[in-house]
Amino acid sequence: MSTETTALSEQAALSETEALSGTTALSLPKGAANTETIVLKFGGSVLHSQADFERIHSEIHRYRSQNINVIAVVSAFFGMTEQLITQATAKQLSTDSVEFATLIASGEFQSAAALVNFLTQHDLKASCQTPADLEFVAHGERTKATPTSINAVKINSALAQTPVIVVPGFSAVDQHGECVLLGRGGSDISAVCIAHALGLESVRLLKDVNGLYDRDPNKFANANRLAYVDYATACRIGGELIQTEAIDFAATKSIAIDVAGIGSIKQSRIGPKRSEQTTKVVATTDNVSANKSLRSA
Ligand SMILES: Nc1ncnc2c1ncn2[C@@H]1O[C@H](COP(=O)(O)OP(=O)(O)O)[C@@H](O)[C@H]1O
Ligand SMILES: N[C@@H](CC(=O)OP(=O)(O)O)C(=O)O
Repeated sequence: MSTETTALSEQAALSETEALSGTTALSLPKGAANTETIVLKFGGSVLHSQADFERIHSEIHRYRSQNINVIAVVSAFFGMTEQLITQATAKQLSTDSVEFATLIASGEFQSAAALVNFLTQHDLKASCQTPADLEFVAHGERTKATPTSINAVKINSALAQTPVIVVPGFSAVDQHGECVLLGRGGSDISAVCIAHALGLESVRLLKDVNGLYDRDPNKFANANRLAYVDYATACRIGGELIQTEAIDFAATKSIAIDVAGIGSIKQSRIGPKRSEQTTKVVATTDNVSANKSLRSA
């Protein structure tokens, strides 16, 4: 592991300089125009087939047209993880084996490769960066590992080559470089970890609903969308929408989670309101060395 690795348990403070920008139907979400890089996560709920790539392309293009680099974290196509679990069970793979994790994680690798192919064919320069490429390391249970570090320099070098990078979510590597899963819904935490490594104040999760509601809007017609929600409330009412480990991780790093539909101007923000955000996390050489000493202590 190189010295540029950001331990995910460290953070440093930086003055907030970002100003609010107006939002209209065709403009970017608030604040995005002031950002050099944005992390977007496309979940299985917006990945039903190749046809969905058109909308994803448009979403990414909105940012690229303003010269904003895009990191697109992708989940597997809808239902694919279930199919892979059925296959792994039929093969009698042990759930704590590397083979099991590798097979289940392959759904995200497939969608990432297919998306890069689509973007490249439609005039967006993009590359696929795997968790191993980014030295995204996690430890613990094979299917429910906890992220420990990620290499921000690798992410930035990849962005310097192609302004759009597509990262298969849901998996990381262990200390031996072998596949581990981050728990069901784990692409959410992949995205939050990348945003943290880059010192971003927020991450944007694109789903099939335009935000977090007080109850599931697909079950309750009178559900109300919540514009701003604190982390604890989000964990309580949004566990089916966002992985709770991802919310907890974002809370410890003060990273806001925006939940929105593709192309939608409606959204929910989990965490501090923009005006309340006075600090943000950054990956610096200083906190990298601090991490090293923390880990060896
Ligand atoms: N409180 C809630 N607010 C919004 N959506 C919710 C809520 N509770 C459950 N959901 C459900 O979460 C679904 C999206 O979550 P999920 O399928 O995990 O997204 P993705 O796979 O894209 O990450 C929605 O279709 C909605 O039915
Ligand atoms: N595909 C994995 C990881 C994930 O995050 O999926 P989604 O974004 O569709 O919840 C799962 O089903 O658990």
